[in-house]
Amino acid sequence: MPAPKNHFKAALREGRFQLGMWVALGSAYAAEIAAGSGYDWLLIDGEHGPNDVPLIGAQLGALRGSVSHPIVRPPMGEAWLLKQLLDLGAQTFLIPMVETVEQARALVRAVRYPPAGIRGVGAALGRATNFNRIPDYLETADDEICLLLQIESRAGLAALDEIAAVEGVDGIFIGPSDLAADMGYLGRPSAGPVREAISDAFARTHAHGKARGIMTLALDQAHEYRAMGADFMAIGTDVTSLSAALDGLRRDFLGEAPSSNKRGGGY
Ligand SMILES: O=C(O)C(=O)C[C@H](O)[C@@H](O)CO
Repeated sequence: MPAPKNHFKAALREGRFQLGMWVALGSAYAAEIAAGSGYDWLLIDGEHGPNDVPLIGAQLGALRGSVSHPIVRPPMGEAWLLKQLLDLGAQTFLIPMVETVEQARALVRAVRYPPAGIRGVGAALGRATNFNRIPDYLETADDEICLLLQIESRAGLAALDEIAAVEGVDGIFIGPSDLAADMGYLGRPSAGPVREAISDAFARTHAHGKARGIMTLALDQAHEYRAMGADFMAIGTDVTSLSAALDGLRRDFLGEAPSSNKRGGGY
């Protein structure tokens, strides 16, 4: 019996667009609610969401068997943390702030067993093997790991071709908010120069045969990114969707103007 098949990785390889959603509420319950919406993937955010290893594990469990493939984003791409997340059963990773080919090569090695990599052997203790119930996990695990690297700075853009060419990197995700900030357009990911940089990054990524990823909270921007060639894209987050819905209900019932929801203090 082999390691679980990574259907998200297979879809990217077959050129099938994958629609996703950010999950940052830090709740297995909320993740399970999101899974019911039918997104192809859900990003469990450990970089900007309050998601530690145990909580990520609970969310992986909540998503087991759903149509939504879990992608885990650690705070940073550290081998010791990836080892824990791999044994926890995560098979697809989105690694933030990648800027060099050396980082990319080290990340590939971190998610692979020897001799191709440095992943420690201990999955018998974790969800990854269904708690030591997958006898040939060690031989089959590497092929089902999907490694997505975030390029979200000018330095990352400069190294993109080297990074995308690394065997074992499955996709490049452009972080529009951080890229905009680094380019001098803080809070303005839709600024012209940022959109041009994203379009160029997508073209170069595709030229290397790698998947193009991105996320946005604006549907008009989502359609533009899709037209640019996005292969996997998130179109919102659980956090912003919840706050907007709760604010809107109160405002609409009371007939208040949108600005009235910006209530200061109290948190
Ligand atoms: O730079 C970006 O944009 C991202 O990496 C996505 C954000 O981190 C995500 O939290 C949405 O704001």
